[in-house]
Amino acid sequence: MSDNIKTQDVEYTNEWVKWIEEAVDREYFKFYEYNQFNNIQHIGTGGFGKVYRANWKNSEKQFALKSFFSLDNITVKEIVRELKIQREVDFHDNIIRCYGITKLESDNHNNYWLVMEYANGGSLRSYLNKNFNNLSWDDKYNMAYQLSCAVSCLHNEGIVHRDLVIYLTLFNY
Ligand SMILES: Nc1ncnc2c1ncn2[C@@H]1O[C@H](COP(=O)(O)OP(=O)(O)OP(=O)(O)O)[C@@H](O)[C@H]1O
Repeated sequence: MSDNIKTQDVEYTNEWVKWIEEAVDREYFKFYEYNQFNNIQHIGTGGFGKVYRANWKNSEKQFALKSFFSLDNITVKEIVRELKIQREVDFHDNIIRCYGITKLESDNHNNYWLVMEYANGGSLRSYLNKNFNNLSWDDKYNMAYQLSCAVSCLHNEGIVHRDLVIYLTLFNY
């Protein structure tokens, strides 16, 4: 029984890995050579992995690199889910852009990382912690409006965010 489940898991993982490799081959996403990134620094950790800031080649341009703890079935599915969502909402100014994908190769496995726009202002929470008392109602209105536009864009594409606590924070500090 347990062998059976393991075999299925491997098959599913291969299916999603294949999806990523085909998308890269067909140039649906830009592929970034991992070894061309430099100055890689850890900036945060989420439920699925760590996030790093890095420079690309010799440019000043900074990217956020989103790594994943392991390349198991659930994680690869999460990568594909995120790539698909990003592709749907790529046009919106208030949503972080996904530029492509990179691959970290190691002895016994490959791991795909997302290459994303780097938000250099920190999180909205830390921004509010520092600046809330100096914000006018116009500032708050503008932020709430931009958040609403982003959420509305997601909803128009049939996507639910599921983690919008910060919304309430904006008005209840
Ligand atoms: N594009 C980015 N630019 C700058 N910092 C980022 C970027 N993406 C993520 N971070 C930082 O890394 C942290 C972890 O981000 P990540 O997207 O992995 O997880 P999360 O959205 O916080 O949680 P979850 O994994 O549950 O979705 C964030 O809280 C943020 O501080």
